[in-house]
Amino acid sequence: MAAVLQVLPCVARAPLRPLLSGGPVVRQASGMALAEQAQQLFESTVGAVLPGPMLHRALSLDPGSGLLKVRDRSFQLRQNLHLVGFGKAVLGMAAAAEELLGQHLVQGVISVPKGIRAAMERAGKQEMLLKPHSRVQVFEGAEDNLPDRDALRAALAIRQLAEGLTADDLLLVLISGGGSALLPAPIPPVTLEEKQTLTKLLAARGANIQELNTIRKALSQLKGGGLAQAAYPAQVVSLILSDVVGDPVEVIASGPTVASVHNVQDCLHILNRYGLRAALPRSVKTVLARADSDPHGPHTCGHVLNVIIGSNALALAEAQRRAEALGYRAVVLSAAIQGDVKSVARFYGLLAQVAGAHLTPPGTAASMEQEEQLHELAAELQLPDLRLKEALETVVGAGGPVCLLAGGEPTVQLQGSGKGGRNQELALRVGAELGRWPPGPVDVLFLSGGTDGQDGPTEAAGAWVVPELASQAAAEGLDVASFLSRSDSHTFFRCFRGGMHLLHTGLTGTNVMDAHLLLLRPR
Ligand SMILES: Nc1ncnc2c1ncn2[C@@H]1O[C@H](COP(=O)(O)OP(=O)(O)OP(=O)(O)O)[C@@H](O)[C@H]1O
Ligand SMILES: O=C(O)[C@H](O)CO
Repeated sequence: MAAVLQVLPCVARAPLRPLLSGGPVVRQASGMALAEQAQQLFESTVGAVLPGPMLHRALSLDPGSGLLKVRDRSFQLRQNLHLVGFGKAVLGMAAAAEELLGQHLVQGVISVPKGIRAAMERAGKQEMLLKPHSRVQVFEGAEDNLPDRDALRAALAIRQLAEGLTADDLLLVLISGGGSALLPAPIPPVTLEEKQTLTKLLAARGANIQELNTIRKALSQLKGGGLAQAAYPAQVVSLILSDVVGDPVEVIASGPTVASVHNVQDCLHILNRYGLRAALPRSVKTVLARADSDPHGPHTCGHVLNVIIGSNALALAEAQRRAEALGYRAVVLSAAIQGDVKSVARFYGLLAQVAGAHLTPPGTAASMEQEEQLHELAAELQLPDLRLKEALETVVGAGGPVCLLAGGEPTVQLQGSGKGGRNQELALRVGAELGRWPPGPVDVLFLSGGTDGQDGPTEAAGAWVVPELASQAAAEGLDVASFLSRSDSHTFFRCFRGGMHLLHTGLTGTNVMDAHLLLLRPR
C-alpha cells in the first residue's frame, strides 16, 4: 500500500507549535497522531478493494486441471477465456485477471477513462497496467464521464467480441463505476449525441443514478442485459466492483449482464418527473414505442453469474479490523450514507458531540436534547442500514478510543464557482459543526475521502478536520462560512495550515464511493 497512498509528509513532520486559538501543545500533538492513524485507516479501506486483492479473493484457478472457481461455481478453462470490461477501475482489474488467468486468455477488449494508463504509469503503479504484449485491447474514452465517440468505438468492439462467442467459451466481464459512460451503444435511430443530451439533462435536473440508468438501459443495445444476450450461448461471469449504495447489480454500470426489469412505463414516469417527456427527440420516442410492443419481452440471463467482488461495506470492514488492531473499539455505522451534505455534516457533528460526552465522566454529558436531535436527524436521513444504537452502546462501554466508520455518497448542491469535492465539503462542514460545541476532554477527528483518490475536480482525495478548525482558520484570516458559501472547500484546505489537512493519495485504481471516519480518544 505504501506505493498507493503516501501519508502527507507535512502531516508526519508537522512542528508542534502552540495552537493559535490558545489550546495546549499536547492537544495538537495527540491530534497529529490521530491524523496519522486516520490516514492509515483510510489506506486500509482502499487497500481492501484494490483490483489485485479483490480478484485473488474472487477467483481461484487450479493450474493442473484448468478449473476456475468463482464462488461456488466451477468453469473449465481450455484456451477458451475471453475478457471484456468497462469502468474507472477496470484497467487494474484486467491487469489482475491477466496475471491470474493469462494462459487461458484468447482475447479481450476494455473501455477505460481517457488518460488512465499514462496516469498509472506516472504514479509508478505497474500492477495496474497490462503486460507489454497483452491480448487485451484497450480503448480510452468518456472524458469527463460522458459517453463519446471513443467510448462508442470501444462498445462496438466489445459487442463484436461477445457476438463471436460459442457455447464452449467463457466470457469474463469486468465492471466498475463509470461503466455506463464507457459502454454507449444507443439503439438506432437514437444517436450518441441525443443520448448524451438526455442523460445530461436528467442528471442536471436531479435524477438519481437508478433513474438515470433506467433510461440509459431502455435506449441501449448493451445495457440492461444486452451484453449478456450478445454473448449467448457462451457462459458469462461478471465481476462487479460496486459504486452504488446497496450494491444493486442491475444499476451498477446499467447492468449489462442483468436482465432489465423496467418497462416503458417506468421510463415515461421518470421522463415526466423531470419535465422531459414533451421535448423527447423522435428517435427516443420510436425506440420506447418499439420496446413497448416487443413480443419477446425482457430476455433472461440464465447463462450469467454476476458477482459483487468489492463494495463500500467490504472496504469499511477492513478498516474496522485495522482500527481494532490499533486499539480502537470500532463500529461500522452504515455503508449507505446519502442525503444532502449539510444534513450529513450536522449528523456527524451531533454524533461526535453525543459520543464524546459518553466517553467522558458525568458532568460533561451531552444533553438529552442533543441525543434526541441526533436520532431525529438519523430518521430524516433515512439511512437503511444505520447502526446508531449499536454504535452508541459501544461508545458507552468503550472506556477508551473509539472509531466510527461509515461510507456512501452525500449530495452537494453547488452554490458558487469555487473548487471543491463532496469529501472536502463534508469535512469542512463537519469541522464547522465540531467547533460549535465547548471542547470536552476528548480528542476528535473526522476524515472524509473518496476511495478513487480524486474528490470532485481536485487533486486531493478528501480532508480531515478537528474541532479547533474554525478558530485556527480564523486566526489565519480564513472564514470557513464564506468558503462554504462559494463551494470552495478545496481552496480553503489548500490555504489552511499549508494544506496539511488535505488527503493526497493520487488515483487509487479502485472506486467504492466515499469513506468517513470519526475518531474519538479520551485524554
Ligand atoms: N466545488 C465543489 N464543491 C463540492 N463538491 C463539488 C464541487 N464541484 C464538484 N463537486 C462534486 O463532485 C462530484 C463529481 O466528482 P467525482 O467525479 O469525484 O464524483 P462522481 O462523478 O460521483 O464519481 P466517483 O463516483 O467516481 O467519485 C459531484 O458530486 C459534485 O457535486
Ligand atoms: O456507470 C454508472 O452507471 C455509475 O457509475 C453507477 O455504477
